[in-house]
Amino acid sequence: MTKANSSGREVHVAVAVIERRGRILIARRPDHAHQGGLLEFPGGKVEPGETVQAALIREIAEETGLKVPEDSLAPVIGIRHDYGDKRVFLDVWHTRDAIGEAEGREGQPVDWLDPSELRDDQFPAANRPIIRALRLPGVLAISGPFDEPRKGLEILESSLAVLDPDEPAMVMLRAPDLSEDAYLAFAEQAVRRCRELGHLPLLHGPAERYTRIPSAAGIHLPWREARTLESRPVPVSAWFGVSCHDEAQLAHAAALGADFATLGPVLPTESHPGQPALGWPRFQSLVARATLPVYALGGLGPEDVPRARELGSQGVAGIRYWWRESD
Ligand SMILES: Nc1nc2c([nH]c(=O)n2[C@@H]2O[C@H](COP(=O)(O)OP(=O)(O)OP(=O)(O)O)[C@@H](O)[C@H]2O)c(=O)[nH]1
Repeated sequence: MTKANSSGREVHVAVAVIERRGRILIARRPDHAHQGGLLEFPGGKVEPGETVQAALIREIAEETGLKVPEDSLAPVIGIRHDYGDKRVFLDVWHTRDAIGEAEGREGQPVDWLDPSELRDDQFPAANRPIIRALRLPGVLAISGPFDEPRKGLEILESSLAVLDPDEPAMVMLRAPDLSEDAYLAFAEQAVRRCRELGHLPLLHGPAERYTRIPSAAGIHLPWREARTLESRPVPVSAWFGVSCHDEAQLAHAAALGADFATLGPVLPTESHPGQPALGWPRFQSLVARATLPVYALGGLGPEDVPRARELGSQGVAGIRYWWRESD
């Protein structure tokens, strides 16, 4: 017998992130609707026998008058959520190629907003990972090996020059070979340097490190740190990521309220020799079941972002493509 559920059958909802010149189309749900009065991304229920793409094209036309070419739709994330009175599966897709002028065809106000203007408490609770996914960059740059703070800062300087100065990047300051004091000395300076260049520095290691350097943009926990936690260890104003390697770890990260996870290694890597690689098909099936944005990790660089995105992930995280000493 299947487990009884108070709120009945899960409703499959097609949700559209429609982007134009960096802004996202947002509507306001009618007061009388489920989660009424809150903001939403255009979308609605997938009808029986309908594909999710067909539902998106139909709902977007009905609600906004925009026409969406089917081949412009790319998956963003799938989110299962139980509101108590209703269980939903939000199947979220993205397009940059909607045609026409948007209008609220059902009388609802619509507006184009910058991702930085989207606030969790203005949307239904299930939307939180979508908002995270829109704000997170496609590439997560991770520091490679070094054995003392001065050397790390020197390599950081030449490596930051590899990053696009016009695109704020998330920079993970990972240095497992340093003592605690040496890590804090390195990270304090590295955070300042990343901030000066407009990038987002993430600490790596136990969550307490964030309380030592709160000027960082957040913290990324290795799995061995995350596994013993029962709740989110840093405020929601900080980015919080977790390193995951399988489905159970992704579920734990989501339950902790992590903003994103890394998942890998997708391909064999030099930094983790001997660790079995997941391969793209397994990666894709794990991402399909994850309810938080996931970066592909292991042997990848920015050239792999389109492929990773096509498979439903946030993008790629990597060391080798950017971490290098000056010649
Ligand atoms: N369209 C849309 N629905 C969302 C979002 N977030 C979210 O939790 N939902 C939930 O997903 C479900 C979608 O329902 P809907 O009301 O838009 O769908 P619909 O137009 O086909 O249905 P209706 O016939 O009940 O009006 C609702 O329970 C709604 O609360 C979102 O961003 N966009």
